[in-house]
Amino acid sequence: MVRPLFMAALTGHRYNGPSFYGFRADSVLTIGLTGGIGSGKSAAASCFRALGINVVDADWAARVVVQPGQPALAKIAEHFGADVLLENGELDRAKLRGLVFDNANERSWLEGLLHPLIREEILRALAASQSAYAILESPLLIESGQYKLVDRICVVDLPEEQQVARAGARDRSDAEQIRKIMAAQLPRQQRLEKADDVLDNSGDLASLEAQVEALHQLYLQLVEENY
Ligand SMILES: CC(C)(COP(=O)(O)OP(=O)(O)OC[C@H]1O[C@@H](n2cnc3c(N)ncnc32)[C@H](O)[C@@H]1O)[C@@H](O)C(=O)NCCC(=O)NCCS
Ligand SMILES: Nc1ncnc2c1ncn2[C@@H]1O[C@H](COP(=O)(O)OP(=O)(O)OP(=O)(O)O)[C@@H](O)[C@H]1O
Repeated sequence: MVRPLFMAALTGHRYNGPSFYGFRADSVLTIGLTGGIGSGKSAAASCFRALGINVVDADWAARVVVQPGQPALAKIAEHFGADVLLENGELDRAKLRGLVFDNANERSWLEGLLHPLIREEILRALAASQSAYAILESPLLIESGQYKLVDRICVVDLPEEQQVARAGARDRSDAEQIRKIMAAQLPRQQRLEKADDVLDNSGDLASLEAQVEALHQLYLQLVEENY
């Protein structure tokens, strides 16, 4: 269950520090980990997990809310037609991906349906976190308003060309579709302007891991100091 704000007050956590963005999911320090498609959020999240930190993944929440039997899946099939379902009743994600990143109105409709449900799923998962601090990993942390659930924003950053290359190699998607998805996300510079912390992922995975370890020490210190 989500602990209300007054519980955080009772436990002595600060509300109005310089990096406080609004309503918090819980009294536990929560870091929003964001970056565009293929930036390396999952790679950074794995490093935090290896350090014993609970990570809640917004992409995972987005999958939970469209499982067969969920009302949102029925609404999607009603709106886009039964063609967006696979034979086994699951969402045909590749088909929907093609539809929504080609049409901004359809994307808005889908986001209007799913984002409130995703937020609820995220809140539930964050409330269950047991680690010293928690991470919310989300590609749309800033765009969707999920930044209001966190105390601090950590951006995984790299040049856009590298982002296209890495996302393309991972998904075997064509560069054109990746660029369309990037166009639906915040531009690099605007995302960086919102960052409290930046992980530069233009280097190798060892470099990313070292930067995560340094941030982990900072976050533990913030917890120690009641942030
Ligand atoms: C369109 C869908 C079905 C495509 O599914 P698919 O399995 O191909 O991709 P997946 O969900 O793994 O997302 C891959 C990446 O695409 C990007 N992305 C996904 N949704 C969006 C969006 N609405 N706007 C911009 N980028 C997005 C993110 O970088 C994400 O990491 C799916 O992305 C979806 O349901 N999107 C709407 C929900 C949403 O906004 N999710 C983002 C997390 S809040
Ligand atoms: N520093 C790195 N060096 C080389 N490859 C990397 C590095 N960081 C991540 N990658 C690879 O790049 C791809 C994209 O990384 P990752 O999946 O972590 O990105 P993401 O931000 O989670 O993407 P998405 O938003 O699409 O879920 C993966 O194949 C990953 O293994």
